[in-house]
Amino acid sequence: MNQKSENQTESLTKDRLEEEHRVKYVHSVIDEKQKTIKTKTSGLKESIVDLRKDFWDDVTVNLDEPDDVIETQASLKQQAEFLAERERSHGKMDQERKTLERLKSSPYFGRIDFQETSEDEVDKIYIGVSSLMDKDQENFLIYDWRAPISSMYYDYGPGPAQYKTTEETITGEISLKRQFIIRQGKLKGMFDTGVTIGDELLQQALGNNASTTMQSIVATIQKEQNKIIRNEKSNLLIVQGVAGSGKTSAALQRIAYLMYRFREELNANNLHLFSPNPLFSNYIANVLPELGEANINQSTFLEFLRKRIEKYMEIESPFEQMEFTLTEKNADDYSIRLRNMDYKSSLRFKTMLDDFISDLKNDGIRFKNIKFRDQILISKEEIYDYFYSIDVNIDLPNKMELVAKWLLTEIRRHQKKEIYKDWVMEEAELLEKEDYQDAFFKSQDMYGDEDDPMLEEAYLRKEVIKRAFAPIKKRIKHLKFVNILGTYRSLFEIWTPKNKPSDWEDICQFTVYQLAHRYLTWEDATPYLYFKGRLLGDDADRSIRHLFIDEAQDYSAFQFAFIRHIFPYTRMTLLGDINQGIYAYTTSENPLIPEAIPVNHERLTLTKSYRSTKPIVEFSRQFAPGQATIEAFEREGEKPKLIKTKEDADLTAILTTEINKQKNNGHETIAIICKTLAESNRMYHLLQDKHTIYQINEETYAFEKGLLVLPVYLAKGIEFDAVILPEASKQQYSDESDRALFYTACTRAMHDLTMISAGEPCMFINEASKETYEIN
Ligand SMILES: Nc1ncnc2c1ncn2[C@@H]1O[C@H](COP(=O)(O)OP(=O)(O)OP(=O)(O)O)[C@@H](O)[C@H]1O
Repeated sequence: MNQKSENQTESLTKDRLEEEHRVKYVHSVIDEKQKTIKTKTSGLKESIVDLRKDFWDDVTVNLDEPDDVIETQASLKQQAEFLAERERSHGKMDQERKTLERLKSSPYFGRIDFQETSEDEVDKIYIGVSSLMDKDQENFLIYDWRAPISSMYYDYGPGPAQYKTTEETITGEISLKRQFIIRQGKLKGMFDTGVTIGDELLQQALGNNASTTMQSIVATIQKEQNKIIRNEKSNLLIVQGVAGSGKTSAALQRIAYLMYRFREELNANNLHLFSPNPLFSNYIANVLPELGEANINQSTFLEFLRKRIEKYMEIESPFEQMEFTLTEKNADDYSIRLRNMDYKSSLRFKTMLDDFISDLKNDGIRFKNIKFRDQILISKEEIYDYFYSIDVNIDLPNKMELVAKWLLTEIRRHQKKEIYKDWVMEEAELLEKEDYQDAFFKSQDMYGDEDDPMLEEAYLRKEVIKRAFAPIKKRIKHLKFVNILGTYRSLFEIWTPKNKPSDWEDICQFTVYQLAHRYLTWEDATPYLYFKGRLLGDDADRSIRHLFIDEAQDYSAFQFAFIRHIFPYTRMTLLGDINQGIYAYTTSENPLIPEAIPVNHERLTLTKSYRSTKPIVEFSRQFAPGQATIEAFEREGEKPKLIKTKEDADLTAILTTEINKQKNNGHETIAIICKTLAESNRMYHLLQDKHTIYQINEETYAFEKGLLVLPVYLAKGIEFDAVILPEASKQQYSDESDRALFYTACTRAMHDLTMISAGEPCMFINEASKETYEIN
């Protein structure tokens, strides 16, 4: 060893010892803080329990005189506030306790040495999932990764650097950037790195087995991901990122960042995430708690629609729609259905719907009779006449409210007429004993002490009428007298549009048939809800301050316009990949396509794929549908494998050999990804007797490690150690329209991809250079 390398080794060892020493020191501070908190919380807890128990002992209750009542109220208020304050402190300490617990095992992951331009001293900034002060609460031992100063860790390497605080930009120089692996309070490794966060840590993170729940990436956030996470100024941020580039990860760290940055104004209830399927919701559920934040509300768009559309309507799921497109090519209504999908997903249909709604101001809304005991009390014609007698300039929802008001007055008139009818006393006899007693007391309250049966009867009659009419009043208040379905249907039955597509008559016939069966196809569900909202008033959720839409390429232009309409004041982050647009309606109007969105927005792109090994990325990018650049992260692995078999080969045996091979390679999550549910069912039946295999369908909420079988559209957003495509043949993936599906399926694999083709492989494999995969 020469003198120079000897010196280097010596300084590395010295550094390492210093860092080990510091880890120990921080650990001891955490220990001490934990002890203090334990003592404080147990005392506090006891005092809360005592306070609750003795709550009334310390309150002076005296209700004799008005002054005493006021005094009692004040005393009660004071005592309640005292208790609430204690409970708040307890909550805060509990939060601190949890933070310390999280820090204890891995207190920080990074360090930068930064010297501000105007200062002489170099600050050593250690970065972790939460901040930690020293014993005297004077200096930061650890900075939260979301603190302004920490941003330099993600954005710069050694050299000039700067960061923004709320008031100013601080400039200076980074002289060192270091990463740590600390586990169970012990320093396991450290690396000094350049601009990008070192490959060593990323290699480690990505080389592990796939997890059944997503992990946080705070220790290895990349510069371009950091731009998404810390973006504060855009009202509409659109992220186009290739498969596996960390869109979902960036979205989740962004949520954690916003909750930290705007902690005074934002809480978990102000944020909402639309996720692609129930399995995905569960897959990501760990990330925010791991970062010390509460989980935000999540739903699929289907769940969102189902909550708002009448229960008697059946709504097709996007997966059922997909299954139809993929498997029913021979159905009589197949081509009409595709045209229906195409048109109803477009903004042209929204314009048509707006024209229709505009015409409804003068004529055409359908109403329902208001019936009582099989008699029509107020006919739909009367409601219609009243509605159209109101000033045409008042907008539709306000007019509906006026009609409701009028109807309630009419109902009160009918109540007065009904009250003397014989059926009322017949019903009264069926009342419960308590109702009678109630009637007795209430009639005395109302009419004095006399024990008068006439008064009692009057009371009972009133009660019966009140109860009998209650459901009708409730329906009126909820505007149920409007025949939404009928009016929507009339658009396709009798209305004549100004501009219509060439196949309008077929679309109308198809739609009327579905609506007559109270069935909303997926492409009709959003237009229907939009229509309902325009007629009755939208059920807009103004409490949502920030909306995240993952897999945004799967939203139609109409659906996206609707989301903008229902969340008019909400900031949005859309994340998606046009290459994975697997729905037939992913058109040129898709919100992810730059020309499609006329409104102000900011667009960021991610081009590097982190999920899959380099060979898998290099293979799959050759047949990716779009033109986007796809770069591979340098992680080695086996080339994808194509197993070519005869058409009558024993698929069960071939699959079994492959599955066993993958297991022997140490892969824990092996997914057999199929094009359709039908194929997935077939594979399940082939394998269920030979393997422990889990079949995933659209209602699956969670999955375990092991062997899984699922259609590709349910694998969206998720990843597996090894992926096997059991039918990668020309017969199965036969059309250009299957390209995105095939690409999505291949890009779910982290370490290993195997394709089995009985006969000729599909054209996408043939497009790839033979160098990039192996043929068996
Ligand atoms: N900076 C990073 N550090 C460590 N791991 C990362 C990083 N970025 C992404 N990953 C990992 O890469 C994988 C893919 O990330 P993610 O699912 O967020 O990508 P995506 O763009 O949403 O993918 P897709 O569109 O294909 O569903 C995950 O395992 C994630 O943890």
